[in-house]
Amino acid sequence: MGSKSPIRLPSIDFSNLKTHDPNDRFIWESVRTDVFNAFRDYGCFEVSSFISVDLQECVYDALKQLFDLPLETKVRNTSDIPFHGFVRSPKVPLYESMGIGNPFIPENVDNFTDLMWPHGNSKFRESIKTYSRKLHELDVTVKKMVFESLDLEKYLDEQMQSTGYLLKVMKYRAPEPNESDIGLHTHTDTNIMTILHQDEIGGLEIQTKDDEWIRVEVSPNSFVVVAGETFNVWLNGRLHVPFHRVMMTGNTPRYSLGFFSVKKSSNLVKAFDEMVDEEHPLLFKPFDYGEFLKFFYKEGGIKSKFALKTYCGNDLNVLNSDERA
Ligand SMILES: O=C(O)CCC(=O)C(=O)O
Ligand SMILES: [Fe+2]
Repeated sequence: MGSKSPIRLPSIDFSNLKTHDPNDRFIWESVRTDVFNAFRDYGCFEVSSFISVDLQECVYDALKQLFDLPLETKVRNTSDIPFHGFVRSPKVPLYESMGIGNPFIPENVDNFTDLMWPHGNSKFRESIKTYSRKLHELDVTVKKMVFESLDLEKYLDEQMQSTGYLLKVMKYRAPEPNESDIGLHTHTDTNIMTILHQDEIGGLEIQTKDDEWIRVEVSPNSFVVVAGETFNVWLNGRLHVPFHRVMMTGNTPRYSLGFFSVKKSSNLVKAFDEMVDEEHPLLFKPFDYGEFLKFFYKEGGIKSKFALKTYCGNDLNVLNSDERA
Protein backbone atom coordinates (compact mmCIF):
# COMPACT_ATOMS: atom_id res chain seq x y z
CA MET A 1 0.00 0.00 0.00
CA GLY A 2 1.59 3.27 -1.11
CA SER A 3 1.78 6.52 0.79
CA LYS A 4 -0.28 9.67 0.31
CA SER A 5 0.35 11.30 -3.03
CA PRO A 6 -0.29 14.66 -4.62
CA ILE A 7 -2.67 13.09 -7.22
CA ARG A 8 -5.99 14.92 -7.33
CA LEU A 9 -9.42 13.49 -8.01
CA PRO A 10 -10.98 14.41 -11.35
CA SER A 11 -12.93 17.64 -10.87
CA ILE A 12 -16.12 18.13 -12.88
CA ASP A 13 -18.01 21.39 -13.28
CA PHE A 14 -21.81 20.98 -13.33
CA SER A 15 -22.55 24.69 -13.23
CA ASN A 16 -23.20 24.99 -16.99
CA LEU A 17 -25.91 22.33 -16.92
CA LYS A 18 -28.50 24.62 -15.39
CA THR A 19 -31.00 24.52 -18.24
CA HIS A 20 -32.46 21.58 -20.10
CA ASP A 21 -32.25 23.50 -23.37
CA PRO A 22 -31.53 21.02 -26.21
CA ASN A 23 -28.77 23.39 -27.36
CA ASP A 24 -26.94 22.42 -24.22
CA ARG A 25 -26.65 18.86 -25.49
CA PHE A 26 -22.98 19.37 -26.25
CA ILE A 27 -22.21 20.46 -22.67
CA TRP A 28 -24.34 17.61 -21.29
CA GLU A 29 -22.48 15.04 -23.39
CA SER A 30 -19.08 16.34 -22.47
CA VAL A 31 -19.88 16.32 -18.71
CA ARG A 32 -21.42 12.86 -19.13
CA THR A 33 -18.18 11.53 -20.64
CA ASP A 34 -16.15 13.01 -17.77
CA VAL A 35 -18.52 11.48 -15.20
CA PHE A 36 -18.36 8.01 -16.70
CA ASN A 37 -14.57 8.08 -17.14
CA ALA A 38 -14.06 9.28 -13.56
CA PHE A 39 -16.28 6.51 -12.18
CA ARG A 40 -14.49 3.92 -14.30
CA ASP A 41 -10.97 5.07 -13.40
CA TYR A 42 -11.33 6.40 -9.83
CA GLY A 43 -14.85 5.42 -8.69
CA CYS A 44 -15.33 9.01 -7.63
CA PHE A 45 -14.93 12.65 -8.63
CA GLU A 46 -15.20 16.14 -7.28
CA VAL A 47 -18.14 18.37 -8.19
CA SER A 48 -16.65 21.83 -7.93
CA SER A 49 -18.41 24.74 -6.16
CA PHE A 50 -21.83 23.11 -6.34
CA ILE A 51 -23.60 25.20 -3.70
CA SER A 52 -23.26 28.82 -2.62
CA VAL A 53 -20.82 29.64 0.16
CA ASP A 54 -23.80 31.06 2.09
CA LEU A 55 -25.70 27.77 1.98
CA GLN A 56 -22.58 25.81 2.87
CA GLU A 57 -21.97 28.05 5.91
CA CYS A 58 -25.62 27.81 7.04
CA VAL A 59 -25.54 24.02 6.81
CA TYR A 60 -22.34 23.71 8.83
CA ASP A 61 -23.59 26.16 11.50
CA ALA A 62 -26.74 24.02 11.72
CA LEU A 63 -24.65 20.85 12.12
CA LYS A 64 -22.62 22.32 14.95
CA GLN A 65 -25.83 23.25 16.80
CA LEU A 66 -27.21 19.78 16.21
CA PHE A 67 -24.22 17.89 17.59
CA ASP A 68 -24.04 20.27 20.58
CA LEU A 69 -27.47 19.04 21.72
CA PRO A 70 -27.49 16.78 24.81
CA LEU A 71 -27.10 13.04 24.22
CA GLU A 72 -30.65 12.34 25.47
CA THR A 73 -31.98 14.55 22.66
CA LYS A 74 -29.75 13.08 19.92
CA VAL A 75 -30.76 9.48 20.75
CA ARG A 76 -34.34 10.38 19.76
CA ASN A 77 -33.11 10.03 16.17
CA THR A 78 -33.96 6.34 15.63
CA SER A 79 -34.49 4.19 12.53
CA ASP A 80 -35.57 0.63 11.72
CA ILE A 81 -32.62 0.42 9.35
CA PRO A 82 -29.25 -0.24 11.05
CA PHE A 83 -26.97 2.83 11.18
CA HIS A 84 -29.64 5.18 9.77
CA GLY A 85 -30.38 6.82 13.15
CA PHE A 86 -28.08 8.19 15.86
CA VAL A 87 -24.80 6.22 15.91
CA ARG A 88 -22.04 6.30 18.47
CA SER A 89 -19.87 3.22 18.92
CA PRO A 90 -16.67 2.30 20.78
CA LYS A 91 -15.45 0.73 17.50
CA VAL A 92 -15.22 4.23 16.00
CA PRO A 93 -14.65 6.36 19.11
CA LEU A 94 -14.10 9.68 17.30
CA TYR A 95 -17.29 9.37 15.24
CA GLU A 96 -20.97 10.09 15.77
CA SER A 97 -23.73 10.44 13.19
CA MET A 98 -27.44 11.08 12.74
CA GLY A 99 -29.71 10.44 9.77
CA ILE A 100 -32.71 11.93 8.00
CA GLY A 101 -34.50 9.54 5.60
CA ASN A 102 -35.60 10.94 2.20
CA PRO A 103 -34.72 14.52 3.22
CA PHE A 104 -36.01 16.14 0.01
CA ILE A 105 -39.53 15.37 1.36
CA PRO A 106 -40.14 18.54 3.45
CA GLU A 107 -42.15 16.76 6.19
CA ASN A 108 -39.21 14.46 6.93
CA VAL A 109 -36.98 17.45 7.69
CA ASP A 110 -39.82 19.06 9.68
CA ASN A 111 -40.23 15.92 11.80
CA PHE A 112 -36.50 15.62 12.44
CA THR A 113 -36.26 19.32 13.41
CA ASP A 114 -39.26 19.05 15.77
CA LEU A 115 -37.70 16.01 17.41
CA MET A 116 -34.42 17.83 18.06
CA TRP A 117 -35.83 21.30 18.77
CA PRO A 118 -39.44 21.08 20.07
CA HIS A 119 -39.48 24.93 20.10
CA GLY A 120 -38.42 25.05 16.45
CA ASN A 121 -35.24 25.90 14.53
CA SER A 122 -36.18 27.49 11.23
CA LYS A 123 -32.56 28.03 10.18
CA PHE A 124 -31.81 24.32 10.44
CA ARG A 125 -35.09 23.34 8.79
CA GLU A 126 -34.76 25.65 5.79
CA SER A 127 -31.06 25.17 5.12
CA ILE A 128 -31.35 21.36 5.21
CA LYS A 129 -34.39 21.44 2.89
CA THR A 130 -32.65 23.59 0.26
CA TYR A 131 -29.47 21.58 0.58
CA SER A 132 -31.24 18.21 0.20
CA ARG A 133 -33.09 19.38 -2.91
CA LYS A 134 -29.76 20.32 -4.52
CA LEU A 135 -28.20 16.97 -3.60
CA HIS A 136 -31.17 15.02 -4.90
CA GLU A 137 -30.92 16.91 -8.20
CA LEU A 138 -27.21 16.07 -8.45
CA ASP A 139 -27.86 12.39 -7.63
CA VAL A 140 -30.46 12.09 -10.41
CA THR A 141 -28.27 13.93 -12.94
CA VAL A 142 -25.21 11.76 -12.29
CA LYS A 143 -27.19 8.52 -12.53
CA LYS A 144 -28.90 9.65 -15.74
CA MET A 145 -25.47 10.34 -17.23
CA VAL A 146 -24.08 6.94 -16.29
CA PHE A 147 -27.18 5.09 -17.56
CA GLU A 148 -27.06 7.04 -20.84
CA SER A 149 -23.34 6.31 -21.26
CA LEU A 150 -24.17 2.59 -21.41
CA ASP A 151 -27.52 2.83 -23.26
CA LEU A 152 -29.41 1.76 -20.14
CA GLU A 153 -31.88 4.69 -19.93
CA LYS A 154 -34.83 2.29 -20.03
CA TYR A 155 -33.93 1.10 -16.50
CA LEU A 156 -33.59 4.55 -14.96
CA ASP A 157 -37.20 5.18 -13.80
CA GLU A 158 -37.63 1.72 -12.39
CA GLN A 159 -34.35 2.01 -10.46
CA MET A 160 -35.19 5.47 -9.14
CA GLN A 161 -38.51 4.14 -7.82
CA SER A 162 -36.81 1.40 -5.85
CA THR A 163 -34.27 3.81 -4.35
CA GLY A 164 -34.45 5.42 -0.92
CA TYR A 165 -32.20 8.19 0.39
CA LEU A 166 -30.46 9.00 3.62
CA LEU A 167 -28.85 12.28 4.58
CA LYS A 168 -26.26 11.32 7.17
CA VAL A 169 -24.67 14.09 9.19
CA MET A 170 -21.39 13.28 10.91
CA LYS A 171 -19.11 14.70 13.55
CA TYR A 172 -15.57 13.46 14.26
CA ARG A 173 -13.92 14.72 17.42
CA ALA A 174 -10.16 15.24 17.50
CA PRO A 175 -8.22 12.27 18.94
CA GLU A 176 -6.67 12.47 22.40
CA PRO A 177 -2.84 12.16 22.39
CA ASN A 178 -3.03 8.42 23.21
CA GLU A 179 -5.78 7.63 20.65
CA SER A 180 -5.64 6.45 17.05
CA ASP A 181 -6.23 9.12 14.42
CA ILE A 182 -8.60 6.87 12.42
CA GLY A 183 -11.94 8.68 12.19
CA LEU A 184 -13.61 6.05 10.01
CA HIS A 185 -12.02 2.75 8.97
CA THR A 186 -11.22 1.83 5.36
CA HIS A 187 -14.40 0.67 3.60
CA THR A 188 -16.36 0.73 0.39
CA ASP A 189 -19.96 1.95 0.33
CA THR A 190 -22.42 -0.91 -0.25
CA ASN A 191 -25.25 1.39 -1.40
CA ILE A 192 -25.75 2.75 -4.93
CA MET A 193 -23.94 6.07 -4.77
CA THR A 194 -22.87 8.54 -2.09
CA ILE A 195 -22.37 12.29 -2.31
CA LEU A 196 -19.95 13.44 0.38
CA HIS A 197 -19.37 16.95 1.67
CA GLN A 198 -16.67 17.74 4.20
CA ASP A 199 -15.81 20.97 5.99
CA GLU A 200 -12.50 22.81 5.72
CA ILE A 201 -10.81 20.44 8.21
CA GLY A 202 -10.58 17.73 5.53
CA GLY A 203 -9.49 14.20 6.40
CA LEU A 204 -11.31 12.16 3.72
CA GLU A 205 -8.89 9.84 1.92
CA ILE A 206 -9.60 7.73 -1.15
CA GLN A 207 -7.57 4.82 -2.49
CA THR A 208 -6.82 4.68 -6.21
CA LYS A 209 -6.70 1.51 -8.32
CA ASP A 210 -2.92 1.61 -7.81
CA ASP A 211 -3.32 1.54 -4.02
CA GLU A 212 -2.25 5.16 -3.62
CA TRP A 213 -4.12 7.10 -0.92
CA ILE A 214 -5.33 10.50 -2.07
CA ARG A 215 -6.14 13.04 0.64
CA VAL A 216 -9.20 14.80 -0.74
CA GLU A 217 -8.61 18.52 -0.75
CA VAL A 218 -11.56 20.30 -2.27
CA SER A 219 -13.15 23.63 -1.41
CA PRO A 220 -15.83 23.44 1.32
CA ASN A 221 -18.62 24.15 -1.18
CA SER A 222 -17.58 21.23 -3.42
CA PHE A 223 -18.78 17.63 -3.18
CA VAL A 224 -17.24 14.22 -3.78
CA VAL A 225 -19.44 11.68 -5.57
CA VAL A 226 -18.51 8.07 -4.76
CA ALA A 227 -19.70 4.92 -6.57
CA GLY A 228 -21.12 2.19 -4.34
CA GLU A 229 -21.15 -1.60 -4.68
CA THR A 230 -24.81 -1.78 -5.75
CA PHE A 231 -24.16 0.50 -8.73
CA ASN A 232 -21.25 -1.71 -9.74
CA VAL A 233 -23.37 -4.88 -9.51
CA TRP A 234 -25.93 -3.34 -11.90
CA LEU A 235 -23.11 -2.51 -14.33
CA ASN A 236 -21.36 -5.86 -13.81
CA GLY A 237 -18.04 -4.42 -12.72
CA ARG A 238 -17.68 -1.51 -15.14
CA LEU A 239 -17.09 0.97 -12.31
CA HIS A 240 -14.31 1.16 -9.76
CA VAL A 241 -15.66 1.12 -6.19
CA PRO A 242 -13.04 2.92 -4.13
CA PHE A 243 -11.89 2.18 -0.61
CA HIS A 244 -12.00 5.29 1.51
CA ARG A 245 -11.50 6.35 5.13
CA VAL A 246 -11.34 9.41 7.36
CA MET A 247 -8.12 10.37 9.16
CA MET A 248 -8.21 12.93 11.97
CA THR A 249 -4.79 14.51 12.12
CA GLY A 250 -5.41 17.93 13.70
CA ASN A 251 -7.02 18.96 16.97
CA THR A 252 -10.23 20.49 15.63
CA PRO A 253 -13.50 18.54 15.25
CA ARG A 254 -14.57 17.74 11.72
CA TYR A 255 -18.13 17.85 10.34
CA SER A 256 -19.27 16.13 7.17
CA LEU A 257 -22.46 15.10 5.36
CA GLY A 258 -23.24 12.13 3.16
CA PHE A 259 -26.22 11.83 0.85
CA PHE A 260 -26.65 8.07 0.36
CA SER A 261 -28.88 6.54 -2.29
CA VAL A 262 -29.81 3.06 -1.16
CA LYS A 263 -31.71 0.21 -2.79
CA LYS A 264 -34.90 -0.30 -0.77
CA SER A 265 -34.91 -3.52 1.27
CA SER A 266 -36.38 -6.66 -0.27
CA ASN A 267 -35.53 -5.43 -3.74
CA LEU A 268 -33.44 -7.66 -5.92
CA VAL A 269 -30.06 -6.31 -7.02
CA LYS A 270 -28.81 -7.81 -10.26
CA ALA A 271 -26.71 -6.93 -13.27
CA PHE A 272 -28.68 -5.51 -16.20
CA ASP A 273 -28.90 -8.13 -18.96
CA GLU A 274 -27.08 -5.88 -21.45
CA MET A 275 -24.08 -5.72 -19.11
CA VAL A 276 -23.39 -9.47 -19.24
CA ASP A 277 -21.77 -11.09 -22.24
CA GLU A 278 -18.83 -13.31 -23.11
CA GLU A 279 -16.37 -10.52 -22.51
CA HIS A 280 -18.07 -9.53 -19.26
CA PRO A 281 -19.15 -12.70 -17.42
CA LEU A 282 -21.54 -12.24 -14.50
CA LEU A 283 -19.54 -11.14 -11.42
CA PHE A 284 -22.30 -11.18 -8.78
CA LYS A 285 -25.31 -13.45 -8.39
CA PRO A 286 -28.62 -11.58 -7.95
CA PHE A 287 -29.28 -10.85 -4.29
CA ASP A 288 -31.78 -9.19 -1.98
CA TYR A 289 -30.34 -5.95 -0.61
CA GLY A 290 -32.05 -6.28 2.78
CA GLU A 291 -30.71 -9.82 3.25
CA PHE A 292 -27.22 -8.68 2.27
CA LEU A 293 -27.32 -5.94 4.91
CA LYS A 294 -28.29 -8.50 7.56
CA PHE A 295 -25.21 -10.53 6.57
CA PHE A 296 -23.07 -7.39 6.43
CA TYR A 297 -23.92 -6.18 9.92
CA LYS A 298 -24.57 -9.44 11.80
CA GLU A 299 -22.17 -11.95 10.30
CA GLY A 300 -19.05 -9.86 10.28
CA GLY A 301 -19.33 -8.77 6.65
CA ILE A 302 -18.53 -5.29 7.86
CA LYS A 303 -15.03 -6.50 8.75
CA SER A 304 -14.43 -8.15 5.38
CA LYS A 305 -12.70 -6.14 2.67
CA PHE A 306 -14.73 -7.84 -0.03
CA ALA A 307 -18.05 -8.45 1.78
CA LEU A 308 -20.22 -8.36 -1.32
CA LYS A 309 -18.00 -10.79 -3.18
CA THR A 310 -18.02 -13.15 -0.19
CA TYR A 311 -21.82 -12.92 -0.11
CA CYS A 312 -22.70 -13.28 -3.77
CA GLY A 313 -19.53 -13.36 -5.91
CA ASN A 314 -20.36 -15.53 -8.89
CA ASP A 315 -17.03 -17.19 -9.44
CA LEU A 316 -14.01 -16.74 -7.26
CA ASN A 317 -11.79 -17.29 -10.29
CA VAL A 318 -13.18 -14.14 -11.86
CA LEU A 319 -11.36 -11.23 -10.31
CA ASN A 320 -13.01 -7.88 -9.84
CA SER A 321 -11.38 -4.65 -10.96
CA ASP A 322 -9.84 -4.04 -7.50
CA GLU A 323 -7.90 -7.26 -7.68
CA ARG A 324 -6.96 -6.92 -11.32
CA ALA A 325 -5.39 -3.52 -10.68
O1 LIG B 1 -17.16 11.61 6.69
C1 LIG B 1 -16.80 11.37 5.55
O2 LIG B 1 -16.29 12.24 4.82
C2 LIG B 1 -16.92 9.98 4.97
C3 LIG B 1 -18.07 9.16 5.48
C4 LIG B 1 -18.20 7.84 4.79
O3 LIG B 1 -17.39 7.43 4.01
C5 LIG B 1 -19.40 7.00 5.04
O4 LIG B 1 -20.21 7.33 5.93
O5 LIG B 1 -19.56 5.96 4.36
FE1 LIG C 1 -18.14 5.70 2.91
